[in-house]
Amino acid sequence: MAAPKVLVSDKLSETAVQIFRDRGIDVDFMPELGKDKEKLLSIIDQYDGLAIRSATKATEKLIEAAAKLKVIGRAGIGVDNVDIPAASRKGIIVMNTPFGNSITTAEHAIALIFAVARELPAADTSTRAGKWEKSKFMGVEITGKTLGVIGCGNIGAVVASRAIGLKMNVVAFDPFLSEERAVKLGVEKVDLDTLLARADFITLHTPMTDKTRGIINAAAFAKMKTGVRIVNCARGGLIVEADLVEALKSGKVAGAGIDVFETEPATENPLFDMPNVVCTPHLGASTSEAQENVAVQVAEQMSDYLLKGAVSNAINMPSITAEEAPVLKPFVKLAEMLGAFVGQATESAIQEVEILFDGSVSEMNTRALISATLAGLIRPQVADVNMVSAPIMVKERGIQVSEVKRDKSGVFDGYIKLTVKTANQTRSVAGTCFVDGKPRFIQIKDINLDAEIGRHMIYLTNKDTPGTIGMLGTVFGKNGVNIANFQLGRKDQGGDAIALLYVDGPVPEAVLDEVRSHDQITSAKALQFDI
Ligand SMILES: NC(=O)c1ccc[n+]([C@@H]2O[C@H](COP(=O)([O-])OP(=O)(O)OC[C@H]3O[C@@H](n4cnc5c(N)ncnc54)[C@H](O)[C@@H]3O)[C@@H](O)[C@H]2O)c1
Ligand SMILES: O=C(O)CC[C@@H](O)C(=O)O
Repeated sequence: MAAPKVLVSDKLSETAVQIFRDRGIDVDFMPELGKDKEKLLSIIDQYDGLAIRSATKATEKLIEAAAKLKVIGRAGIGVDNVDIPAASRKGIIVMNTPFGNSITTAEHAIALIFAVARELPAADTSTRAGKWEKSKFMGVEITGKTLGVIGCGNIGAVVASRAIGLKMNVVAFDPFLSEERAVKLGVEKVDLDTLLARADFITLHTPMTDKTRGIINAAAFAKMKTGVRIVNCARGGLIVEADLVEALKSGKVAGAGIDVFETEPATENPLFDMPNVVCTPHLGASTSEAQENVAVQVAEQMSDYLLKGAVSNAINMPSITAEEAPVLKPFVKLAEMLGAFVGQATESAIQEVEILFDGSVSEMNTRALISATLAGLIRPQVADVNMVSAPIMVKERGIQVSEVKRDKSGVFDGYIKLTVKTANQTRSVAGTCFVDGKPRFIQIKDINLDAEIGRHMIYLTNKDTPGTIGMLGTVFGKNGVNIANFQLGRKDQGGDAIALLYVDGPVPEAVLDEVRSHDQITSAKALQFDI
């Protein structure tokens, strides 16, 4: 198999390139390409992986053109430069490196707090100009002041701990921050209005979402103390820049430290003309330590995925560690087969899906197994679905998915049972993997059997009457269909029965019609599995 090929299209530490090479991955290092949309678009179809920082915009158009792409790795935290829904629909995993630059970014926020408290850049410029304006630059202490942290996740928490070390009081607004964690961090959890009213300094550390876009606007400024200082090292657009300019002009805001802008690169911006606004060009993550961390992490994560199927820090797919990947692999295959069985056997619209994990399988990574089951289930309708895109596609189709876990309940160490409801019927199939790692069907329609899974299979429902096996043997034999394995099962003697045949090649529809023409056959369907 050819080595996977990765494109690094932004300025990543070259350690990342070396890691890809050491792992046997073909890598093209083109750090300026992120800025050249057209060129990137013209070559992206050659790559299995794309490693980026923030300059590359992984838009829907780029993703559509990325015929082979399996993974986008963001060496950093914010993935707002990647169209995640488009990537997910195309089955591309998007990973980030959630911790590698947190300390560095938190330190930048603290640096900006000091810079605006003491007007350091302006004082520096004035001093170099020989002005010695001692009385002009009267600053404020931060000791004893209240810092309002909006978004108290990884970076917000580091900022809070540094600020507490600097003897500030910290209040935090974060809907997902538990009281317990707030106590542990030594911060007071408050609502947004309380934070705005009490803070002397405000620092932003939320992702950019529909809820956080413009969270600091004219209405928010109106609720703040006069003379508040504000720092943004998260994303431009969290603060409405025009409203900040007005708040600075009116004196409501005494200073602002801005690392991120509504439009980047920010080569011109009304904030540049305001006094006591300290600007940096999205430098939050720019230390050698952080860049080394995120580059190493992204290269290792992407390599692990491309070479071993291990998934870590993916935004759109459950994690699978390198250790669990080999154990999980046969069960992922099994889950896909169960989905594929029902997906091919079911012709009407699926309304509900229940996936039951029994015994040892219930202790595995069931989120990954659910994704695999759903991929198999809808593949007959959507050919290029995979574990990343399946949950979204199933949701888009309004199918309800539920998961049940239970202790070992039968003779098998563990198994998976898939039950699917349509408007007219409920269909179920269960399977397990033996020590040889091969998936097997162990139950269909609550009828027990033990069926090896082959590439081509025929699924029959019939009446349990004498002569059925002979008839099938005759029809398939005279049509040159060789049967590798034949499994039968029935509910009661003379009642409903099923047969699952593993055959050596595709079975023409005409042959199935001949089978269907016999009275004891209720249905006959050719199934295909990706073995
Ligand atoms: N300037 C830079 O170079 C730089 C570097 C790294 C990260 N960042 C930005 O910083 C952001 C935060 O990074 P992180 O690692 O701390 O992320 P994180 O996910 O650990 O923390 C984000 C926090 O924001 C909270 N949050 C989400 N929605 C909220 C809302 N509506 N109101 C208040 N809080 C909300 C979350 O609950 C979470 O705790 C990133 O999304 C990224 O955009 C910027
Ligand atoms: O890559 C960078 O320099 C910025 C990264 C930063 O914005 C992030 O979200 O991690």
